[in-house]
Amino acid sequence: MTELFSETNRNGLTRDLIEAVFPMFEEASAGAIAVDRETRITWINSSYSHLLGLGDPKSVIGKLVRQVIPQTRMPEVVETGKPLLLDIMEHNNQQLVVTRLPFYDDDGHIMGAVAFVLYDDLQPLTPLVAKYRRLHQDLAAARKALAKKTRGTRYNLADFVGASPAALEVKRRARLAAGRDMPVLLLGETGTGKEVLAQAIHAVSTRAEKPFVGVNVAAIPDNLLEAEFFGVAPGAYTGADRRTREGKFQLADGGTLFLDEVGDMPLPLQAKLLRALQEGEIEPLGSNKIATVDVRVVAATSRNLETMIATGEFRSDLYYRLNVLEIPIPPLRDRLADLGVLCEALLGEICDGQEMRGEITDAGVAALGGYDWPGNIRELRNVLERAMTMGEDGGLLDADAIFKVLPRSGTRPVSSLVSQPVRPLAKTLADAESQAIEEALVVSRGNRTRAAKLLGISRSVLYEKLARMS
Ligand SMILES: Nc1ncnc2c1ncn2[C@@H]1O[C@H](COP(=O)(O)OP(=O)(O)OP(=O)(O)O)[C@@H](O)[C@H]1O
Repeated sequence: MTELFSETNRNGLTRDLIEAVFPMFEEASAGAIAVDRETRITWINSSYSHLLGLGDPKSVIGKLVRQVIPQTRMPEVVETGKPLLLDIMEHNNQQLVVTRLPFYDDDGHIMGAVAFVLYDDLQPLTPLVAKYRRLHQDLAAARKALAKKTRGTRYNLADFVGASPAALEVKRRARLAAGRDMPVLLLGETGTGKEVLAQAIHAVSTRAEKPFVGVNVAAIPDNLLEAEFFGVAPGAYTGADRRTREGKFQLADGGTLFLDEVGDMPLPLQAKLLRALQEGEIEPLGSNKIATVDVRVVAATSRNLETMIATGEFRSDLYYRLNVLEIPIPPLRDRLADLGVLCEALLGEICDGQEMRGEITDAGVAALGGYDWPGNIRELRNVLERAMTMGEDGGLLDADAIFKVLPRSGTRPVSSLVSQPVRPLAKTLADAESQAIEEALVVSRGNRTRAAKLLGISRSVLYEKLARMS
């Protein structure tokens, strides 16, 4: 193996010291490596080559260190001449604590660098590493949010993942809504993506450059809703701010106002909202001046507004005003064919910025297909996140990993044909065909070519059948 210290740099106190200290370091550390001025490996001890999973240590001598350890910062040490006394380096999904030092010749010229792995077992440093990981994740999330914020909204239509006929219909309507400046009503259970879609509609509309303002009606106490919506005039009531406080309508002026859970709006406020929508005028609390606003409203609810109208809880005139274009978003249980692509997208999001690989096997996807998904895609995301946290197999989720985290209630037999009463043969056959197609799409993760192959039919026949199913 190449000598670390040559004859020419063996003299002097510094050399002596280095030579005295080096063997101790090498022995105490979990590995050591040296590079020359060109950052080529000149020496590596056997414990480090073992830790890195290299076969013969000699095989890497002369190679650029980055080719062997992509994450290394030794080139930085050689370039700057500054030591990196403590650093955490990721290599093959393990975190190594490393110290890197430059070394010089007698004339003070940099000769290269040496690095020691201090621990290969980070047990004593677990809290530190956990904190490091958390900060790493937070940073990645913040960067992503910032990138999306510069677009005005966090989501666009591509973020509404799904290729099933039902999902494509939702996207078709959303595109239609985006192209026309009319109120839109999104209907769907919790977690089906109503907010994703509202933002997407805004992002592809002519108002995209203007603000998107969201307000969750259910989350605000009734007595604060009016101020939240229409703003407050200066000194409107004792203790009120002396400055004008803008409401969501003013903040959204020129853009889109997303009214989430509009079914939870108290009746008196429904009347004021109707006026704002009809006249484009609002009256801030404590003000006698009318302000004009130009907003496009996208409302959403998980409640049945027609039933609420019948019971007097929701104004029918407001309903018709909001419901110019209605987009029903199907629950996840009704579009199981999208499970595969959804898993791929959600696992990508979950693992983003982390040194994790998130993948799911076909059996894992099929296991998800046996559950009822009352919390829809939000719940799916949580389940995948839990499975990733608890999983051990390098981030590959199989059926077992899914069953471990899937809530017990709500699982249903994959075949829904079993317990049905006898029906006309044609109907039973059509249902069996639909189910086989859905299952093939689940297994092929929405890949229609693969699904057609699995079903033993041509792609065009599959498209034909899918069109008939929608
Ligand atoms: N079609 C989709 N594709 C990808 N992710 C989705 C989709 N639908 C929802 N999600 C994800 O699921 C979560 C919940 O979505 P969102 O908040 O839009 O649902 P919601 O219907 O508005 O729920 P709630 O009614 O409870 O407010 C988010 O993390 C979102 O990114």
